[in-house]
Amino acid sequence: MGRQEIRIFSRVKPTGKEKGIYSIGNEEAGSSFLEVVVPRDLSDGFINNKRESYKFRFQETFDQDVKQETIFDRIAKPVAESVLTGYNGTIFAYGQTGSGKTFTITGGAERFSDRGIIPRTLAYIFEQFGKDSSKVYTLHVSYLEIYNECGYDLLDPKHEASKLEDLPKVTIMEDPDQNIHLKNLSLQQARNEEEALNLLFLGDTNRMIAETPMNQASTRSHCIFTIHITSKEPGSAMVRRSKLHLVDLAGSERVAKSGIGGQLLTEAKYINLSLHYLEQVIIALAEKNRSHIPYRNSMMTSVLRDSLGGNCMTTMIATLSVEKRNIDESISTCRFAQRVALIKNEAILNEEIDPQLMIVHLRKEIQALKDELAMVTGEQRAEELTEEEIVRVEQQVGAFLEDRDPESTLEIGADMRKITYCFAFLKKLLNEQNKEVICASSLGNERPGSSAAQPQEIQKLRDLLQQRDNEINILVSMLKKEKKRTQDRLLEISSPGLNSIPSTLEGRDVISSVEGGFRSLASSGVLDELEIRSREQSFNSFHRITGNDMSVGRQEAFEIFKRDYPDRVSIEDNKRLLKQRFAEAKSLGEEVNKVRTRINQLKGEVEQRRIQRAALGVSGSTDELHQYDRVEEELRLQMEEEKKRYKSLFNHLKNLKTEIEHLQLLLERAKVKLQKDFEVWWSQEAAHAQSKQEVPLRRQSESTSKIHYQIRASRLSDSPIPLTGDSQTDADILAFVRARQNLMQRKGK
Ligand SMILES: Nc1ncnc2c1ncn2[C@@H]1O[C@H](COP(=O)(O)OP(=O)(O)OP(=O)(O)O)[C@@H](O)[C@H]1O
Repeated sequence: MGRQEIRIFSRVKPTGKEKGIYSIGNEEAGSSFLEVVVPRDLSDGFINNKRESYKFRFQETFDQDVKQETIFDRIAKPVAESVLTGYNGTIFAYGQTGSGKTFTITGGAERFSDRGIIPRTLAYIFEQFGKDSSKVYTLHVSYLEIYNECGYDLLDPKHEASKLEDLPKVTIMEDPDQNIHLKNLSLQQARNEEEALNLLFLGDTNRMIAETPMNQASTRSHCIFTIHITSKEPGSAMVRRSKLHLVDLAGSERVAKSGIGGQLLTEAKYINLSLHYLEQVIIALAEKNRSHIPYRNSMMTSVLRDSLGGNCMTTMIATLSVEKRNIDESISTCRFAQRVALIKNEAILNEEIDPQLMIVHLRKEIQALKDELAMVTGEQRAEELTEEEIVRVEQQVGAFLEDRDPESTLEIGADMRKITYCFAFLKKLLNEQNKEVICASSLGNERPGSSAAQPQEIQKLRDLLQQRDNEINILVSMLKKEKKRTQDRLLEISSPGLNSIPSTLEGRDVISSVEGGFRSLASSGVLDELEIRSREQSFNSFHRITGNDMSVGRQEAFEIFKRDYPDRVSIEDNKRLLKQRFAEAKSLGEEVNKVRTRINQLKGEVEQRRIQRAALGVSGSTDELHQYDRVEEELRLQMEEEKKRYKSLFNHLKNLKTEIEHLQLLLERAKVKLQKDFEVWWSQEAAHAQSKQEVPLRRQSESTSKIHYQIRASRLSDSPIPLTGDSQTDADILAFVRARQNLMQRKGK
């Protein structure tokens, strides 16, 4: 591929009402500029007051209204294509917190159309696998989170995380060739798009659960989702291994801030040291004649070593939030990108010989060398050849003699015993042949089968003749049968039979699999309320957060919490959309079934028609048989039309299925988030209530430990609250009452 600069793109996040202070000029293909305009009221103070606008060059700049689909097509698709051919690729998003890195890399949490680069790339890769039958592909994924210089495996199936530290720790190892290996990072195989997406959602859910209000993981951690692809042509010893890193970096505003105009102001505190080290690596790489690149300073730069100045096709997306208050961050993001654009990588094809085949090959070579050595040193085995060895050698000699190829050789190995036996055996065969010749000549040169042959011989030949006749009869009847079968097959092919519908498009299978999915959706109640019977993964996540049982009070509080939950609108929207898609897919499925039945009917009619015409042929009217049949032609055309319809309906149904699965995963994630937010809120409320009620409760348990009693909690409610005497349960009850009262007040009730 040769040395190539890292490609840089920029994407501007929608600014809402505020007008962005920038302009974009997309010039010729592969070049555009983004100009950030500093408003006058900001042109003193912390921003350089000499310049009013800053122009940055990018491969392409995507404005606020650009859709996720376009981002995938323009940025990720070319990288995915080269990864499919065996090159490594990296796409990383860099920008300040909230500028749209996660949105670009993973996607939005609300709409199917908001899917980001990762799910779209997975879909694209699996689609390409399906199209290329010349190779065998395997795909694995890994998902690494780096937080405070520690790596965590987001996909480990053995661990249930409730905090980041519960996840397996990933460490870096370097081999003598300076290749980086990540210890403890699991590689999970995905056989299809659905499995790969489930892994992505598992990782995202783990990431979300592990984050606490104090540690907004998405802001302060880096996440690297890696797709590993292996491809091999059947029978070939060469394998290609490539990987694609899709990187969502931590918010960049905590990196050193530099002033406009290149004057460096005091560096801000490095909360996120690794971004600082990333910048150091970029600076070092951009400098000519710099021999030492400080990759080892941080885990992230070590992991991305190949992506920066190594064997990789790398692309950077600078995400920008170009509002007035973010102007300095936007400028520093663009500056960072300009430096990145100076780095050159050299992507090479990652092809190697399959180690398994290599071992077989080397073993053979070793054996051949051992044999040769034994010949040269004269170290031969002394024992006799076994019966089997003798039979084998004789077979080999027989095959050798029968082989008409003058160049053929006798591969007997370097075993002197076998070689000696071969010569002895050949001598024996030669002697026997000589004897036969002598015998024949002593009989007066009469050849067997001549007129002077014995009657026995004649009988033998007659029997042989009879046997051959029988064989010929059998063969003729087989031939007839075969001919009939071929004719039938030709008729089928010449008609627009269902055979041309690929087996993967078998309607029944698809419909039943789609319906199977829907059935599980419907029975799970996802369409009714938030009580979704989750897939196993998120179900586990749910229990991880809530524990198995919720007290009645807690459940009631949960219901109220849900009613007021800010994400409720998007959840409701998605539920409605899911319902709608479900209905669409159901009716589409029925339609597909109808078309399929219709095709089968038409096929039956064509066959019927042919049988009738064949019958006419048998009864003598052969002319009719050879005539063009307009009715059949019409049936064929109709069938052709129905097949086209079938394929288009089927594809539509397949897309709907993908969308439904995605929506289902979004809803499941929303549910986990809701549970998590509720738990945080609930424990805060409980702690608060407990601290207020501790004193009376202690007194009560001292005096009337087992008697239920009532207290007047006038601060909380006008009615007496029945308590149980158990401090934990009572704290729960009081927290709930308090929470309800808070919510009521908030709602103005
Ligand atoms: N292009 C866009 N179109 C619509 N919404 C967007 C876009 N980019 C970002 N958003 C929205 O802006 C919010 C912040 O985006 P996002 O979480 O992707 O930022 P981020 O850069 O990853 O932040 P952090 O560094 O905290 O992880 C999200 O609600 C996201 O949905």
